[in-house]
Amino acid sequence: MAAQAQQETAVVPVHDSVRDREIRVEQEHLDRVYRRLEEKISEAEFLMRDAAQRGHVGTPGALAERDAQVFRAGVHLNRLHHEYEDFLFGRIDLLLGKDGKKGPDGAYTAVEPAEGAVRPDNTADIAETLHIGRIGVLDEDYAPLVIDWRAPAAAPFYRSTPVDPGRVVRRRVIRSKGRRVQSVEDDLMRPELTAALDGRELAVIGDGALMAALGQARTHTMRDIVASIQAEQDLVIRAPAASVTYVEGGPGTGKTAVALHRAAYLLYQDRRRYAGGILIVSPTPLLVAYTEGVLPSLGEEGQVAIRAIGSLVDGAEATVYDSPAVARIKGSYRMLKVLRKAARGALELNDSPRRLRVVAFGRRLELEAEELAGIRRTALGGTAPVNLLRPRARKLLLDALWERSGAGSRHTDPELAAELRSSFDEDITSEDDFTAFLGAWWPELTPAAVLDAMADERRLGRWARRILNPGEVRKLARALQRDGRSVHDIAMLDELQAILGAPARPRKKREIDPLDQLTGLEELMPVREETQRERAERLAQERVEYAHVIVDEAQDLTPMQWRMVGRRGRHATWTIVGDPAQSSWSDPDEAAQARDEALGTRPRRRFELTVNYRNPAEIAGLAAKVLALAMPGSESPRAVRSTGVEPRFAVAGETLGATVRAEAARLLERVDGTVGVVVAMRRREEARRWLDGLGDRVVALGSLEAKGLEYDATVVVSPAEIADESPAGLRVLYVALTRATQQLTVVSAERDEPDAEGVPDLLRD
Ligand SMILES: Nc1ncnc2c1ncn2[C@@H]1O[C@H](COP(=O)(O)OP(=O)(O)OP(=O)(O)O)[C@@H](O)[C@H]1O
Repeated sequence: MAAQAQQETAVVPVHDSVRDREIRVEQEHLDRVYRRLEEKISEAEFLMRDAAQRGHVGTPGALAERDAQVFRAGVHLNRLHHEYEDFLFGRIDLLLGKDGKKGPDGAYTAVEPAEGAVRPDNTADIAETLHIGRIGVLDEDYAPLVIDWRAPAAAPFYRSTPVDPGRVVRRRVIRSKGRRVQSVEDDLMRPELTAALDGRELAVIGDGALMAALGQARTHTMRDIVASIQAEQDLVIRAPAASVTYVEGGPGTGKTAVALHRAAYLLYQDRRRYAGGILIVSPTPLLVAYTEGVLPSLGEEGQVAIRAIGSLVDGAEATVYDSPAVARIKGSYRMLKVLRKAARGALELNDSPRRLRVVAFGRRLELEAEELAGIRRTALGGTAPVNLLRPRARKLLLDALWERSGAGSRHTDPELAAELRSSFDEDITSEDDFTAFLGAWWPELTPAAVLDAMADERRLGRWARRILNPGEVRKLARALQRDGRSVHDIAMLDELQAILGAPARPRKKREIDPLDQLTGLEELMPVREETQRERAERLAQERVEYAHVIVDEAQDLTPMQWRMVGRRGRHATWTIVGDPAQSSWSDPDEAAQARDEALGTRPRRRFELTVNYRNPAEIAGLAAKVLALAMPGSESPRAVRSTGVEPRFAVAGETLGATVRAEAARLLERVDGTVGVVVAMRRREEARRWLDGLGDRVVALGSLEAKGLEYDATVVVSPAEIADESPAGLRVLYVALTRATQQLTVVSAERDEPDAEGVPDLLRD
């Protein structure tokens, strides 16, 4: 409701001279800001030089102070350089506030206008004007020249609506290129008022920044929405971090955008706390690449790792896809039981020794297969990680050998008996045969080795008895025989890592690195030299757990994936964004249970996003038909704009490829940005060939790869084929139909049963 109201703000036509004047006013302010920034940069550089000189002083106190200075100045410099381009984007003009208190950013904190701020004849004076930007800048007297978008004082820029305007009279979005202001767009929050600033009536220019942003052509990377965040989105971004923030919303409601802005906001709010790292889990590497630039544009990168769900385990990367049937087996809870059995069973693969022979106190001692199996069973009792049980198994073996030797009965004196036992143990354990036996009988298992062992159908059949049926065992074993890992294998590897545990190693004494002393410099270097991707990778390698975990497209996580992600946030706070109607997982209830287990009993705070910013009404209307089939009764988000261009329906002639190619080429002529061609997963490779030579504005995608992405125009190829591909096919089709910002073409094949107009059966009323 609030968002809707925001669209309907009053706009008054203005003369060009007024527009020019307003642009000039903003230009003057921007010039002031840049002058101040240059001063700050010189200050930071001076501090760096000064600190470097102080290094020569040599006392420990001076060194520590130098390091602190270098660090602060370096971070500051880094941010200034980073934000230098296009960072001032907004302004609000405010009535006098209810109280006269200033916040830490130098702006007045009151949200509501003071009594009498509006005179009985509906005239008022603007008491305060705030400029909003990507970082805060104070002038020499500590008055705010620019307020950081995440500061409390900036919240009214996003929250104010004509229904609930608070102190805001006019909200302005400023667009600049380099140091030049290009345009301004205003929304009037109190159209009933005649407000004056410095004695002159407020001018209102443009037809709203949101529409301008939405109409822009799309590229292969996502842009930030910092200048046009809407009120319902702002509530999510600034929601307190405690426990679990749960956000649902249909396609295009800004869930991904909100998740990224929330990460930047949380870091601003409590940098110390989130120094523990924020993990953003994304469904595909394509979406990671698409969103990667957003956080740096918001001034944040170092503390945030954006990882695809198939890249969460170091040293493994998902490169192949599973069929829906195999994915269903690998992702379900049942897999947990199979893995537990496999991890224990893998101890006795073919080459496991069946007899132990040693010599102790000059006597030959033997343990036979059956005794060894009994010892293994005892050692494995309970749920402790398998690799950590080796010392216990070793101890049980020695006990059995001791028993066999009969030496225990030779002494009644406990002290002597203990001494004898200890030299017995030493005698055996120093034997190479014993060490070799232990290595082969209780090998150190790796997750990859266990997973590979599961590719043997007979063996897997044993481990999965009464958990999977023989057909499932066959399918799973075959899938595991392929080269390459799938996204579901990654969750299995992670689970196996937890089941096996890291093998016990003697602790290595940490050597003191003289460079460790230079904390300031050490932390500074990575900030300057690493790319976002390298930094995220380093973060992921260094960290096992994070302070905050954000899960995007959460509806798609399987139970096994929830377990994997859960292990990375055992002590974290969470933000979870998703849309059940877009879920490609066939058993949502099981996944919901796994999600609840991962999140534990932490309290949830729920939000809903209701406005579709991506699709024009014409496309959203068509997609709603599939939603009604996929999830009867659920509501589509409301589209904010309409283009007047209805979706187009084409029917494939002799060859599907030729029709698709022709339709893609047609769309390339009609839009400036990107065109996405979405096909059933099994046609991905083929579709790439269809589009050969059409240039890099057009891409072919399997239906599951289209998650979260968007294009100016899309071609959706054979809805029936996409829908029939998996039990969740209709929901996957819904995703495919909601990717376009401007135009959509649906190509039908025979199985789509198109009518005379080419409309496929699934998309008819
Ligand atoms: N307040 C806003 N101002 C400008 N653009 C916006 C705003 N909110 C969302 N958008 C744009 O709308 C599009 C959809 O946003 P986003 O991808 O975050 O939606 P989503 O809810 O994650 O969609 P899906 O569920 O389909 O993946 C993006 O291009 C985003 O930049």
